[in-house]
Amino acid sequence: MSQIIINGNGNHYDDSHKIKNGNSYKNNNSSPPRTASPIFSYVNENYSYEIIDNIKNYLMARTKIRPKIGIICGTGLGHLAENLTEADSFPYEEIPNFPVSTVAGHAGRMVFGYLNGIEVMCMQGRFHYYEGYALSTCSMPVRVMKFCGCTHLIATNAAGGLNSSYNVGDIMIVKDHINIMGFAGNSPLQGPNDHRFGPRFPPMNKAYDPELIDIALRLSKEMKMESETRCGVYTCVGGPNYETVAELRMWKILGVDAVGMSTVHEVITARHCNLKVFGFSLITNKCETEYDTHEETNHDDVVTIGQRRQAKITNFVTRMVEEINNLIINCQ
Ligand SMILES: O=P(O)(O)O[C@H]1O[C@H](CO)[C@@H](O)[C@H]1O
Ligand code: HPA
Repeated sequence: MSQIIINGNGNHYDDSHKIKNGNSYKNNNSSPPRTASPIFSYVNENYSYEIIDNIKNYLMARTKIRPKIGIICGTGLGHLAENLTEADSFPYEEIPNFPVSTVAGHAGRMVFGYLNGIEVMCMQGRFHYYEGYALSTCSMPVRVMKFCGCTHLIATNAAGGLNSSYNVGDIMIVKDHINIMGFAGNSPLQGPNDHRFGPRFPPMNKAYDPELIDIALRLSKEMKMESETRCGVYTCVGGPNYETVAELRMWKILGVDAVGMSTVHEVITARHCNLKVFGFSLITNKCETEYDTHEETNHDDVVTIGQRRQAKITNFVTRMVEEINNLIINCQ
């Protein structure tokens, strides 16, 4: 039975028709124009098991890459995907039932390819709650990654450094998160649970895989990045406004080291479907916790710092992908 759902660009699609007629954008860097007005729906859309399976079928029919590792590129970090060889690139607009990216610094493509010879799939641009999408929609592509065969997720983001010892340009390996939006009852797993995705009540105490954290810390030494590598607690705020001084001070007391507007719901969704997760933040700005400053956080700076750190981030992720691939091979 065909199901009518509402795509992120506000159009109604019959999903069976779209899948039959969809085109792939193979090795093509030019995306069709993006709409700047996604449907504003905080209500969980019904991305059923069958719809995710259809998206997976659409992608798998158009690429020979069979990834075990999925990567989400944060703001300004999309260059990662440009390092993939033999790449098959799918603009989100072309993927049936997919939302569209509307944020500067997020290209809006799913890219499959080889990173240093290892098959990966890469979200070059993610979805945020402040764009008007439900948390479950923001993290829906993580389930697509699982269906495409991924066992591991690398989630990257740009974040403000709240820990006063952090510097702009540091990499913070995420050891844990505080789900501030969850405190208000908002979760990507809200609503009926389809046990084929995962359990109703997934544990979250090892959300960020301890073995992968150890590997990343070792790599940072080997790569002589120790002085600019941190390990801390991330939180996701709803955005799109940056935080007030009082809010930041409160989160500091709660143990937050870095603040962003993503990742937490993706990681919850990943753990729900049993993906192993590695996450890191690029510290793109210092959080302003004093009133007597003229500094203001702005998105252009966030994107610029991401671009400046391109080479370091790409090397780091490439090494992590190699290490994760070794773990996967050793488990077979
Ligand atoms: O988390 P990513 O997507 O890296 O982006 C971060 O940067 C943007 C704010 O400048 C927000 O979208 C925030 O979440
Ligand atoms: N706050 C929230 N999100 C962010 C920030 C910040 O300071 N920097 C980059 N993303």
